[in-house]
Amino acid sequence: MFFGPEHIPLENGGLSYYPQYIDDPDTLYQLLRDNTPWQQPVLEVYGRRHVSPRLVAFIGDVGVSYRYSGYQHIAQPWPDVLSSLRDKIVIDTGYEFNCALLNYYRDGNDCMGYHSDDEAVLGSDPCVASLSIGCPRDFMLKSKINKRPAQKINLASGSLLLMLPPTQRYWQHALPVRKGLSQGRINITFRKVLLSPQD
Ligand SMILES: O=C(O)CCC(=O)C(=O)O
Ligand SMILES: [Fe+2]
Repeated sequence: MFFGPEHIPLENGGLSYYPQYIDDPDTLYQLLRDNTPWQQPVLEVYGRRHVSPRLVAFIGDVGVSYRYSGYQHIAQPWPDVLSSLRDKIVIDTGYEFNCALLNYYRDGNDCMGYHSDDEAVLGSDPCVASLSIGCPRDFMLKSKINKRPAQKINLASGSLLLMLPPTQRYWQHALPVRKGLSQGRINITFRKVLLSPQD
C-alpha cells in the first residue's frame, strides 16, 4: 500500500506526510520493540541532567557517531529490516540517510520536548525522515520566528513524515505527554550525518 504524500506547507519550511507508508506496521513494531538494544541515557538539556523520558537506540553505517543532548551515540549496525526500509525511503524521497535514531515511547507518559534537529554534523539544511509505528501520537511544530499557535499532526502507525529543508532552521518540534495512552510507540528518524566537510 502506498498513499501520498500530502504536502503540508510551512512558512520557511515544509512537510511531506505519507499516512500509510508501510504495509504491516504492527509486525515491525513488535520486532523492533523486542529486538532493539534500548538504552535510557542521562541527557543534558539546557545544562540540566536527567534520565531520558523514553528509550533510545542509534543505528547507522560503520563509523557514524552523533552527539546530541550532551551524549555521544555510536552507531549500532543496521538490522536488515531497517536497512531495507532506509533504501526504500532513499529511493522514494531522493534524500540520502546514513543513520537512524530510534525512540521508544513506552506509553503516553514518555515524551520529547521542543527542539530542532539542527546539530552541526547534519549540515546546514538537513532533511529528516520520521517513520512512526504503534500508538498514534500528536506531533507539534512551532515557529522560531513568530508566536503563532503550534501546529499539530497526529502521526499514524505506519506513516512517514519528511521534514524538508529549511524546516529545522525555522521550526521546533515536540512529542508531548498524553496521559491516559497506555500503548507504546516507536519513532525512527532517518538522518544524514556528514562524515567529512565535502559530504
Ligand atoms: O517521536 C517523534 O515523532 C519525534 C522524534 C524526534 O523529534 C527526534 O528523534 O528528534
Ligand atoms: Fe527531532
